[in-house]
Amino acid sequence: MLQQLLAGSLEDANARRRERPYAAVEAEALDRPAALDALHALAPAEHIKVIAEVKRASPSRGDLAEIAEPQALAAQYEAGGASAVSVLTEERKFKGSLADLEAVRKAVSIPVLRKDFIGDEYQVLEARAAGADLVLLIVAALPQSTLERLHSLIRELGMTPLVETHSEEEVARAVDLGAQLVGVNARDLTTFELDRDLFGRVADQIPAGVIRVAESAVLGVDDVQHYREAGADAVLVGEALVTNDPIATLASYLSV
Ligand SMILES: O=P(O)(O)OC[C@@H](O)[C@@H](O)c1c[nH]c2ccccc12
Repeated sequence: MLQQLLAGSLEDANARRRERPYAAVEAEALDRPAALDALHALAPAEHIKVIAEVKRASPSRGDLAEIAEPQALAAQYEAGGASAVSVLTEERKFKGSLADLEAVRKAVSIPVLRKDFIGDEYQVLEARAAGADLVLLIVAALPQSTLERLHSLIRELGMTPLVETHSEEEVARAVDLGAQLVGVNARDLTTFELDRDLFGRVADQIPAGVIRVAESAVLGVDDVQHYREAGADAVLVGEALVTNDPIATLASYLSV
């Protein structure tokens, strides 16, 4: 499934590339005001931080919410105290788009993450051209050499890579990249199974000074507490925010 999702995102990016060639998107990316400092925004603090996700649907959970105006939801996230906004831009299964990211970028002044299946340079340039400050890199999806290339490019463009892992071995690969922001996804993207305890099992392997993000499987404040006790600096939450009142839900999480 993961390779299929990656292939779909790459195919869609190639179609866009025929309309807007590499050089044009590169020029737009370089023309943007500097990316926001996501490492600063997500730095460890007394309370846990939240990366709040704009998420309409997913292959494992189906349709979650309509979200006609992603910019309005993102503004609520910011007002509710989120430290960053994640925007799904995958079109086929998650019903997102780069247009969503651009709309969100205009509406908030906290860092914005491009959440997609990223596998080539063109997608990274697109992210910056649309105003992203952070770009997701999924270790399980790519060979190490590709991860290295994309990780460097994201940084050269002034953005921050969020390096997503799902095992001890993948955490080791993230550390080898020199990742400063590491996510541990409780959801296995090949089987879609959730393992809320995975974060706690691998967190110790993430070196001190690296920001640790627990991704997925937050359905309530107890899950946030669970991740905090296991050492998470931040949680990445989608479903629970798009299916409940975002401001009240965020308020309960941010007290952890
Ligand atoms: O909706 P949830 O369970 O709160 O999960 C959010 C986020 O972690 C999830 O959307 C996600 C994590 N990694 C991904 C990679 C691709 C697509 C989606 C994801």
